[in-house]
Amino acid sequence: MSSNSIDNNSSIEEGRSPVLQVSPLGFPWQTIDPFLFCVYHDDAYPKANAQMGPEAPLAGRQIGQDFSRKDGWSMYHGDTVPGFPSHPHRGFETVTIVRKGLVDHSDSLGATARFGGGDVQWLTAGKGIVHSEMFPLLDANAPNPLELFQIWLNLPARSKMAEPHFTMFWSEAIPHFASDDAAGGRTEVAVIAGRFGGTAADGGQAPIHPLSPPPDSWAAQADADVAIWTLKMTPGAQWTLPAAAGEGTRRMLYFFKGAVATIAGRRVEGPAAIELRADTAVELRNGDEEPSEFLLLQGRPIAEPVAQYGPFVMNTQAEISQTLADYRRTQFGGWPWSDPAPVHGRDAARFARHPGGREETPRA
Ligand SMILES: O=C(Oc1cc(O)cc(O)c1C(=O)O)c1ccc(O)c(O)c1
Repeated sequence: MSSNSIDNNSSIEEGRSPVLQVSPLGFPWQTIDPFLFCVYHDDAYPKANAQMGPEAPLAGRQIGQDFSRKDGWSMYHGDTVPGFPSHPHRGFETVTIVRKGLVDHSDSLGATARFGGGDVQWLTAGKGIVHSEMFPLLDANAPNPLELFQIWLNLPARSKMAEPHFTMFWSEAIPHFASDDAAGGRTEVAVIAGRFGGTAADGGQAPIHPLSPPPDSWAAQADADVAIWTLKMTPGAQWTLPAAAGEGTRRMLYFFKGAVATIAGRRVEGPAAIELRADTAVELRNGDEEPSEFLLLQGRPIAEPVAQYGPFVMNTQAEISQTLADYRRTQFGGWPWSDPAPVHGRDAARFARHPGGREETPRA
């Protein structure tokens, strides 16, 4: 069968399939309101050098702007350590899910953090923040793989000028659940945001209570129906994605690892972005050959005009002009660090130092 074609042997009724659209994954990935942006970094960094960068020549890359994936990795805007040195944001939130490797964060609020291994940073830029996100390589004797999602979640007009807010969700505290099917297949779900379980529609699943999103987030409003889940399915596993709660909710399922899956009876080859009807439960069946992984982004659209200029997302062009003037004048509080691309040493321990100095480490 050709790539991502409809399986004519399936029992789905013409026009009634919950699969609304299947498209190839671009870079960045296409998103639906309330999400603005989603990028997946999957970098096979080599051994580390003494500066916590790649032990490899950087010739042939456009340093400062290297998205080449040459040899399976990019430097992005970093010149020694890969990553994104200091840059501003206004008007939305970043949600950074780090699956492999480490991110060293520093920001204009005075916060710093090192996170990875399933940790999530949820940062409300609100009225303005400057931050850096560097990817230090610590292992001088072995490859240093990095895998992360950076998701931009829009803020409604009333919250665009909210106070910035820094939140860490350590992987140990993120609710995970597993579902085993009758044939021994297993589906594991990490619930970064969005309730699940506790209703008749959830197939007997006990309620899962997610961690609280930042106070001004669209996700903090229960009727916004925001869900951010990652799913891992063993070969041949079957699982029913429950219907969303809200009317008007939209959802995109990103099939980012694995060869093939059947989604509501439709054969889909990965990688693909699959827009699903949110008011219907959807049967997922992984192919028999390989494990597969998915990211689900779901929410009720904010449904307001979007005016974007790079890292600034407002509702009107006049607000963008005001943002550029504000940033020129105030630098959103200024950069309190001596280096635009700070890294936090060779000790691999994860930590967060909040604005004001409160220290936090993951609880086992
Ligand atoms: O990779 C892109 O953006 C980013 C990814 C991150 O992990 C952190 C960031 O701060 C950014 C960013 O601010 O740009 C990216 C990729 C492709 C593209 O067209 C972009 O505009 C950004």
